[in-house]
Amino acid sequence: ARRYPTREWNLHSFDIGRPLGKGKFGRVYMVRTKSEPKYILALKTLYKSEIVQSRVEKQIRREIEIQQNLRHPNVLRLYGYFHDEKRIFLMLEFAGKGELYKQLSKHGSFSEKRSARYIDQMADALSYLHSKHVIHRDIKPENLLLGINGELKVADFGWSVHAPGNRRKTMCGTLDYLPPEMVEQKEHNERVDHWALGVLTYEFLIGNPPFEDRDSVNNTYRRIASVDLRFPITCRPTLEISLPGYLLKHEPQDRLPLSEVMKHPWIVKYRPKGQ
Ligand SMILES: Cn1ncc2ncnc(NCCc3cnc(NC(=O)Nc4cccc(C(F)(F)F)c4)s3)c21
Repeated sequence: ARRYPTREWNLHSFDIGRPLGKGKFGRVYMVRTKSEPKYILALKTLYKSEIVQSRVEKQIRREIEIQQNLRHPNVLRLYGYFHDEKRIFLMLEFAGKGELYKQLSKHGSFSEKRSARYIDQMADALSYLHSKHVIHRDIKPENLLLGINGELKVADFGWSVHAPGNRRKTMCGTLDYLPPEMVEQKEHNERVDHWALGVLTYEFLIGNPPFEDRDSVNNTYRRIASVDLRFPITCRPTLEISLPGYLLKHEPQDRLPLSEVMKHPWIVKYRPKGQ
């Protein structure tokens, strides 16, 4: 496609709005371009001093290089970046309806329809990422954003931690999403994202991740390694509950392929007409 001349961006190109979140290496602000057409963006600022100290330059370069080449409606866009003497700025797509985990905490769990639509979009985004040889590795509600029309946007807040507040109790919330092969420190492939999709489906429908044990980290490990999957008696063994069972398989190659997830009767049932 014709490449438009990339304009030289700098901090003066923007009016700075409210902070959207705080990372370990800086903040993310809602900003608007000063010149027409007025774009709203999320500007992620990273301090070079902090990056150098923590030797994460490679990780930042990787983030920029990977995300800049990704173009998918359910993957958060990185439009570009620039820097001044002290900071690096990433120009991220602004997700108009904010962080999905805040909705999940507010509602407790999601309806079948809402869960199925999110999982459909997640499977689509993941199969796109895998086609670009990108394994996400950190799928969890905290890494998901919502566009202005409620569409799901996969992001990777990576090392950045959320502004203190209604963050999940255990700082190692990520433990809940680890697959057996990572708990057992074996090598892993893109199938780790299939497992996480199963955990996400369960958490959307039930309100907590399947192997969670609030008291003991070791017990969560044990439950993951033994795939100790239980469904509350309250939920009917219907269609929607069957999907996690096909994704939460100990052996990576036994997990349902993403193309099959998108054909699963429960997903198809709730897909908006004409899609
Ligand atoms: C809170 N909040 N509310 C609205 C809103 N709109 C935008 N941003 C927000 N907060 C900033 C969130 C991020 C911080 N750092 C990121 N960085 C990243 O997403 N990097 C990335 C690298 C490689 C691959 C991938 C991907 F996509 F494939 F997963 C992603 S995203 C917003």
